[in-house]
Amino acid sequence: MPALELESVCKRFGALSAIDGVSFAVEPGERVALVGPNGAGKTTLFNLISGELPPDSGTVRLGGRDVTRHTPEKMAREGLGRTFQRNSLFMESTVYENVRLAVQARAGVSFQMLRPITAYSRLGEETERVLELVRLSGRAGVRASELSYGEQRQLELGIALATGPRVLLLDEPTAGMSAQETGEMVAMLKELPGEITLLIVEHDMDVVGALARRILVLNFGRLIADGPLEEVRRNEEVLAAYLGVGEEVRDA
Ligand SMILES: Nc1ncnc2c1ncn2[C@@H]1O[C@H](COP(=O)(O)OP(=O)(O)OP(=O)(O)O)[C@@H](O)[C@H]1O
Repeated sequence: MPALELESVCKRFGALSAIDGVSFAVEPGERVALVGPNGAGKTTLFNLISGELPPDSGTVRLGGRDVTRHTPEKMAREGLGRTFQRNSLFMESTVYENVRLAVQARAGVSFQMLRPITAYSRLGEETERVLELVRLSGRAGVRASELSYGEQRQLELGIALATGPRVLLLDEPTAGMSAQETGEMVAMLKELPGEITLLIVEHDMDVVGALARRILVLNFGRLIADGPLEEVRRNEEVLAAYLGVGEEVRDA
């Protein structure tokens, strides 16, 4: 059963068809990149999957369950996590506190059955586990505002992971990063637990190639290609969509 499945999903903004009959399925543990020229509809599609926006028509399924029009909170409880391009950190809190708060938000539901003292140590353990995943254990006591830009993005990933997602949507995880920071983020994403399904919006084709074997290409709200990077790069429609917008796909 697919971890995530979209069937004929549509979203209009007035006269504009921002997402126009998009269908695809992602298997558990698969890592898929979502690419497309500016304005193609990538962010809108993420918003439709995560419950930020309701689709006009079509179905979204998570692990086989129909989750169409669920709120973002409900989607998170169903195992959908996401990162945003905008900053979502508590800047005056430490790295540890930021992750712990996110762990606690989930714990409110899933740790309810435990004795308080057990729940307390579980929270600590889970926070440490997430900090290790995003390689910030050594920075736990540092305020978020004092982190480098790359580290702030790592912390945002940690906050998304703290909700225990089975499917994680990553919105341009390396945007604005230096080459070194990008390398570190890619290495970190590659080492995430294999059972987490990743859907990644990314412009950098080196990053796409490093993280995903399968690429979905959106253009004017339609899925115009779905396949391995080598195959998608040769697709005429994909090349045409990218002409004048850059040579990313062709040069990758
Ligand atoms: N809330 C909204 N109201 C009206 N139009 C919108 C809204 N959100 C997005 N759009 C339009 O929908 C289209 C798709 O936008 P979207 O942001 O999803 O594209 P994108 O592929 O994420 O682009 P980028 O790579 O620039 O982030 C664009 O034409 C955009 O102007």
